[in-house]
Amino acid sequence: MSIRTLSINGVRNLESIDLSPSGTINVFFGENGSGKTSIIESVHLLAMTRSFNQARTRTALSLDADSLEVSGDLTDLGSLSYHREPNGKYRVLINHKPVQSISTLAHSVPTQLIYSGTFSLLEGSPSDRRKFLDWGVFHESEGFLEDWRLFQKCLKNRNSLLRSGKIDRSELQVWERGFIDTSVRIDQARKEYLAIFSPVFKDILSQLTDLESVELSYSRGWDKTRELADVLESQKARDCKIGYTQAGPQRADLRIRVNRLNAVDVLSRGQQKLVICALKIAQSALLQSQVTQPTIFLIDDLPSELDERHIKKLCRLLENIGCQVFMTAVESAPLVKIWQQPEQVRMFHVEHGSVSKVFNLGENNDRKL
Ligand SMILES: Nc1ncnc2c1ncn2[C@@H]1O[C@H](COP(=O)(O)OP(=O)(O)OP(=O)(O)O)[C@@H](O)[C@H]1O
Repeated sequence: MSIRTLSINGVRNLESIDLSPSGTINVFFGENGSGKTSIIESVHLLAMTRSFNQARTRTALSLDADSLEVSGDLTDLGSLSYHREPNGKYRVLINHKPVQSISTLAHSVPTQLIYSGTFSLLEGSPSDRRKFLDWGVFHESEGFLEDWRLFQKCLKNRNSLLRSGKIDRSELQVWERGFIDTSVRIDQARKEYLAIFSPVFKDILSQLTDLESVELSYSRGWDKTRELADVLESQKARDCKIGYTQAGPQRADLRIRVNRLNAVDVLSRGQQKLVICALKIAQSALLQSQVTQPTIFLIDDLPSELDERHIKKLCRLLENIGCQVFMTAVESAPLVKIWQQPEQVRMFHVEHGSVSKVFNLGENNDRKL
């Protein structure tokens, strides 16, 4: 999957933009505030129907525009467009027909984002790491989404009953049965995914850094020696008191440790970034090896936190996994003489909300840098 053409209208400070990206590496460079991030944010809106977070989604519409539209022509898919109104209503069309569900789109256009907020994988709450883990499971395991939806419904209904004060036992039993069944399947799918993911992660990490002792471990969200039904029963009185379910996959975590200490507490900022990149690249490499579906990578300010040697290693790795990559950088210099196939690297100079120069590296373009 890659984007052959991209049109952006009404996003932040960007003028109307039409691009033909490279199928491999695309570098957007320019001064602070020029609009580089807004370009990769536009790709995120197109592929995911939202920006990097809720607040950014709400503010993405340009102050000067009546609506926002990002569209493109994608290999293996056809035309895709995302249109958003100021009131937040949006529509997504694939080949001019409304898309039935966002999960269909997510399946068709797997997208990975690495930006300053991605450090939450190490420093954030377990829910950030569960989201990461579930991205992989969702793409690998067919029934996962259905189980996940049913699980959420059972959890929500169990929690409302617990809070209601008067528990209808037979109703509670129905939701608990569903909760337990789906929990066991979700847990199993996560465990299986992690078993195949961990060695891929180790391999990718070793190509990026000398850090050897980064360990991933999974905690499923309830006592590993007991059945979930027993745990629910023994915690029911307390669950009633606090009004929600304490045990289950909604409390799972993916622990990322170095010498048994939390990675975030011992690694330097640059090392943290490399671990995050290895996690995301490993997920995509695995997805590509299993379902031959290349991911679209969006990397904001790739060089930040990294020295020259590690920038080169990271870029070479991205080049080798064969995904389409959109990256931004303030300066072009660190991203020029590092590629194996420079002629496939397309450079876009972004100035005051528009793309002022486009050229491929390796074609006597040094004057343009
Ligand atoms: N809704 C909006 N309408 C118009 N302009 C906006 C809107 N939201 C943000 N901006 C402006 O658009 C620009 C967006 O910058 P963007 O984050 O894309 O820059 P950047 O090139 O990535 O910069 P940096 O290198 O500092 O990260 C900023 O100048 C910002 O003030």
